[in-house]
Amino acid sequence: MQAFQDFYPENVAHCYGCGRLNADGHQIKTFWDGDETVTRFQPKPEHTAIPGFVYGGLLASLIDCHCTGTAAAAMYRAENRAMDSLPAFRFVTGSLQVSYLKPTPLGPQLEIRGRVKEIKGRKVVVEATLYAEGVATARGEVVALQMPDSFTA
Ligand SMILES: CCCCCCCCCCCC(=O)SCCNC(=O)CCNC(=O)[C@H](O)C(C)(C)COP(=O)(O)OP(=O)(O)OC[C@H]1O[C@@H](n2cnc3c(N)ncnc32)[C@H](O)[C@@H]1OP(=O)(O)O
Repeated sequence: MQAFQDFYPENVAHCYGCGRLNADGHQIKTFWDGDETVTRFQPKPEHTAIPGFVYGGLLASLIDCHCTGTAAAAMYRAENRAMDSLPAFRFVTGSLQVSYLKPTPLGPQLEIRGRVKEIKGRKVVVEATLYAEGVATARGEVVALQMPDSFTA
């Protein structure tokens, strides 16, 4: 099954968090699961904050790209369009808020689950919860905006 990020056009597929063309990036993969979206990610030893626990910046990055991917997929779904149809929806982060609820253990695979809170014009608000072994350790919310032309290098 193809992930949302597998449909990103080449010119926006280099993001450190979610770009499939960024060999040094996280290359997250996000899928629908009913009305929710899900990403699974295996942190590596270099993602340490305090020994035994995952660096919060990585968790923020995972939530960020999970939510921008969800925003794009939700917009396609709202318009009843396939993700490979044109014109492509491209979303960037307007704001990212993360609450760290508990230390996140380094070792287990993490699961991020997202839900669309609001679609309004060019804006999609997505909330996400990050789990380690079924325990919610971080929660976040992203305001994602359709990418303006000024973003093109
Ligand atoms: C399949 C392909 C996928 C391809 C996907 C590619 C994946 C890349 C994803 C990577 C994620 C990133 O790291 S992206 C990189 C980090 N982000 C950035 O660098 C973004 C820099 N900022 C900007 O370019 C701009 O400020 C924008 C695009 C975010 C917003 O500018 P704008 O588009 O002119 O927004 P504007 O019309 O004023 O406002 C529209 C609505 O959004 C709200 N809004 C505007 N800015 C913000 C904000 N910062 N925080 C909260 N809300 C905001 C406004 O209140 C308004 O709400 P209302 O009044 O209508 O309710």
